[in-house]
Order: sequence, then structure tokens, then C-alpha cells
Amino acid sequence: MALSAAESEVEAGDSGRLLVLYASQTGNAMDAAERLGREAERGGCPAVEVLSMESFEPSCLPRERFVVFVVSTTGQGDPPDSMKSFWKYLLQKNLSRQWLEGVHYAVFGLGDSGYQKYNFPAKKLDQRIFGLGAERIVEKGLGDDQHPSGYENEISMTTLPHYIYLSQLCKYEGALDPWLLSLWKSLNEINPSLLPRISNITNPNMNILGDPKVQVTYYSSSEVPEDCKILDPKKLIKSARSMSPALKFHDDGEEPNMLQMVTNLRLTKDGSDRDVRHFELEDSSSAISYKIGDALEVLPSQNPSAVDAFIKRCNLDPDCYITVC
Ligand SMILES: Cc1cc2nc3c(=O)[nH]c(=O)nc-3n(C[C@H](O)[C@H](O)[C@H](O)COP(=O)(O)O)c2cc1C
Repeated sequence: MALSAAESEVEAGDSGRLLVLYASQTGNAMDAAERLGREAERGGCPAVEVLSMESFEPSCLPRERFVVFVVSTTGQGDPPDSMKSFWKYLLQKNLSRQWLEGVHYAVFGLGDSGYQKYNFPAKKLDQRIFGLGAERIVEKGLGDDQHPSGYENEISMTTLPHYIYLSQLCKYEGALDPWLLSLWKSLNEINPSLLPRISNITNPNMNILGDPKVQVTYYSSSEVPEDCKILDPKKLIKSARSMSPALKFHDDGEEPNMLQMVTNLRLTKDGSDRDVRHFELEDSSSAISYKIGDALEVLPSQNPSAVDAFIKRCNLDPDCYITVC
């Protein structure tokens, strides 16, 4: 049967679109998904959409042609909150084995092999999507918090010099970097029009910058509006929290608390790649009530000497104000 003009348009549009669906509890999977989206754009992908799983209607999945899932693990091998209803939908028994026929997909998981149920949501998702008839673009990738540079891989990092700097920034990037590289290559083989400028990703030209993720505005100390000056600790915490990705998933309405760190002990031996610490935090007001299993969200402040070095390096006025939005 011939497709109507509108249907052909949808078909053509969908085949040129890359959908990235992420589920994140504290922001890492979101960062990884956003990076994936930026790289696809750099490769000339005509349409990239990066969405949290909870914002995507699962019944629309069969209409997609290229989907990358980036999901982390929380609790004891549990999916992040934002994945729960999507996952429940996928587990329905009445979905046929051909439900996702024609969909190409890939899964990247973020986890920690110190947990018994290492990367369970990503592993289960990969199996289920495959079982519903979709085709893998590449084998699933698994990022591991335990790895010194984040991961278990077979590709020598020395073959990927331009990725090395990034891998040191973030633990799971060590796994993500080589996985992304094979994802882009395989995608390009399946549908070259999806990544017409793949060499911009595989051999990045650092002169080509994507759109900035945030807008930074500088104010001289004399032009700062009065309400921008954050001196009250509560306002300071509110402002820091507004930048935390975790806030998108946890806003229990509880008042934040300012705690004092009274112990900071390094548990790993000198010379070890890993820096595991024992912290003790004191609440002088004893206002915090908690139950066993509650998670503590920590909003760190910067090391003043690192801030001074940054100001000097960027030739900034130390009294100027900056807004980031
Ligand atoms: C409270 C908590 C529970 C976790 N449970 C697991 C787990 O059961 N299995 C696992 O592989 N990783 C587990 N992890 C590790 C996270 O999946 C990993 O740190 C990941 O990078 C977090 O990504 P996100 O920021 O996108 O949520 C857990 C992390 C936390 C903080």
C-alpha cells in the first residue's frame, strides 16, 4: 500500500531522527545523554532529541527508527524514578515480539560494580527491547564507578587520544568514550544520512564548538542588582540546589541545612588511583531528622585557592558577579 504524503513525511522525518532517552537519579546519565546529543549534532544529524524517559510516551516507541537509551542504577539494582512507568509499560505481556520491529537501538548503563546488582536496569532494558523485535546498533555499554577512569574496556585508550582528557573528568566517561565511538561508526554504516559529518565526531576539530549549554553573563561589581548578592546561607543553598540536576527528581520540600565537616579521612592508600573518603558532618542545630536509607544530597563549595587560580587564569575581576542560566 502506498504511503500518503503525510505518512511519507513522517517516515522520512523519523528515519533522520535520533532519539536519546535517559533515566537518571543524580544527573550522570543526563550529562552522558546530553553529551551524546551534542556529538550527534556535531556529526550533522538532521534531528536529535534528548529526553528524560518520563517525558516520552512509551506507546510511541515503535514509530522511532533510532533510539539510544542511557540509564543509571539506583537503590539495589533499581531503575531511576524517571524510568519506572516507562519500564512498567514495556513489561506488559500483550506487547508482541515484533512490536519494535524496524527500531534500531543501543543501551548505555551507568552503575557501580561494587553493588551486587550491577547495572541491572540497563541490562534488563537491553534484553527487553531486543525481545520486542528491535535491532541492536551496538552491544550495550556499561559504565562503572569502580573503574579508575571509569570503566572496563577492551579498546586501548591510547588509540583515542582526544578522549583521554574527558575520561579523566568523569568516571563513567572511560566506558562511554569507546562505546560512543563504536555507536557512531555503526550508526553511520546503517544510515549514512543520519551522520553526514561523522568525521567531526571521530576526529574532532576543537575549533567547531556547539551551542553553549548555559549562558554566562558578567556584571561588574558596580552594576550588580542588590537582590543578586547572596549572603544568606539559605539563599546560597537554594541557589546551589537550583543548579543541581538531582533537584529535578527529588524535591521533598524539606528545608536544606548547612552542616560542618568535622572529619575528612582518606581511606585509600597513598598512590592509589581511587580517592575514597570517610566524612563526618555535624549539624550544630540538631535539626535534621532522618530514617535509615535516606539519601543525603551534598552541595559542595569550591576550594578558594582553585577559585583564585581560575579567576587569575581567566583574567576576571574577583569582585564581579556572574549569572549562569
Ligand atoms: C543510592 C545509590 C544506589 C546505587 N545502587 C546501584 C546498584 O544497585 N547497582 C549499580 O550498578 N550501581 C548503583 N549505584 C551507582 C550509580 O548507578 C552510579 O553512580 C551512576 O553513575 C549514577 O548515575 P545517575 O547520576 O544518572 O543516577 C548506586 C548509586 C547510589 C548513589
